[in-house]
Amino acid sequence: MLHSMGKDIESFPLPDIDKQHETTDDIPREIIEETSIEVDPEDASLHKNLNNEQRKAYDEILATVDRQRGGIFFVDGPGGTGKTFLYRALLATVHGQGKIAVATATSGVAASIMPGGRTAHSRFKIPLKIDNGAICRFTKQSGTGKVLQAASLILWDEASMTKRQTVEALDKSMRDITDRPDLPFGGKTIVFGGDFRQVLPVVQKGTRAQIVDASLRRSELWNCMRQLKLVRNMRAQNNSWFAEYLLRIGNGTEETNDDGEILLPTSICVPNKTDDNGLDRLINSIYQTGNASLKDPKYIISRAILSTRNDCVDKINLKMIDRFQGEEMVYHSFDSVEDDPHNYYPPEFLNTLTPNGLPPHMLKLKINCPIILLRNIDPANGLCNGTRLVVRGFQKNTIDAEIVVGQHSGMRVFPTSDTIMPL
Ligand SMILES: Nc1ncnc2c1ncn2[C@@H]1O[C@H](COP(=O)(O)OP(=O)(O)OP(=O)(O)O)[C@@H](O)[C@H]1O
Repeated sequence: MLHSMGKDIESFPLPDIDKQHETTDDIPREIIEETSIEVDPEDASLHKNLNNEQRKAYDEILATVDRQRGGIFFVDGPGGTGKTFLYRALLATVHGQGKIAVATATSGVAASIMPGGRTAHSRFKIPLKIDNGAICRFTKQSGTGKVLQAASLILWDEASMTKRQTVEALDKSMRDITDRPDLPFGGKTIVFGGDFRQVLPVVQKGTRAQIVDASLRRSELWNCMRQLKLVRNMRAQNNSWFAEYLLRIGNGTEETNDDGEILLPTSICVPNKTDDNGLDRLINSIYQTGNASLKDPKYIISRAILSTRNDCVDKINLKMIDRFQGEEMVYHSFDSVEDDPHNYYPPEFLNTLTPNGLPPHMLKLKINCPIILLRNIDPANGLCNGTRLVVRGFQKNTIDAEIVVGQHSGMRVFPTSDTIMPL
């Protein structure tokens, strides 16, 4: 159980374990998990539908996997050009050959749509506080070390969103565990992917120069990466105007005002009139109000309202919950501060905070409403930070929920109320 959460009993202050009866030929749990990933029949046939650019990248990467001499690639393509489609085709082929293909992404949401996908931080045991010269927290003998040594392919999606030091840490650790200190990533075939037009690494209160410096493109490893470019937008095939508009924004060529702001065309905006119903109009334009639609998990997770602020997210969630039928269940958090003898931070104040990675103090839920997991509880069984679920029932401190995305879709799980958030 500890292993499934990326931890080890030896890291806890307990008496030494007597290992004399342990067999040495035990196959590490990580290798068993990776080799038991089932290939989805739909994924197995994706390679037949690749477009020309995807096909070129697919063939080149697979040839490197077959030669076993290693290669480092960066799949570079604007949103919608089919990067994930390509990864899924690659993973299905490599898994289908009985080889190990380790799938990771910087965010949990992107990881959860790849079979066996885990966040890169969790899979590579990357330290949370990272600096130049850092290394990953796995050893040659650990399960993680063994699975990475055995991997024929390693994938890291959204690498454009991570700090270069995290990729450099993986590079150093891979050179170490493979005993090939002169070869980048120890001579493994490793595929990074992403789009530098989308979200860049987060540097708290960082200047533009600091953010650029944290990006993978500023790493010495960047020059070792073979660029595979995807340009054809497969998502907006029927709306070439939107695809081109997005690209112009990403490339910084769309017209801006003096403050660098872009004026959105009215055709893609929901008008914000002077009344208070702007948010309702936005919700109405995205979600049909009929109960049948809200009961359908596929419908619910195929659309989303995004906001840059946690307090706005909480406001929108409260309005959305109202639209679901049935009884409401409310879970409350118990907030307190350690080492606060003078009670400078009373619970009433703590309850108003909306920190990242924690649900609101008052968590309102209804049956059928979508939720997202905020912790890596059991990544091997689909319970990752970013896993999307729908509520099926309530218990006192846990929520009966069904996974609705990825290879564990349909599985019933029981996360506690402090580990989830309405979606
Ligand atoms: N060769 C293809 N044939 C048919 N559909 C495709 C193909 N490639 C991609 N698609 C579809 O296009 C859409 C966008 O693809 P995908 O999500 O893989 O893009 P992406 O580059 O990963 O986007 P983002 O950067 O936004 O995550 C998906 O619905 C996918 O199924």
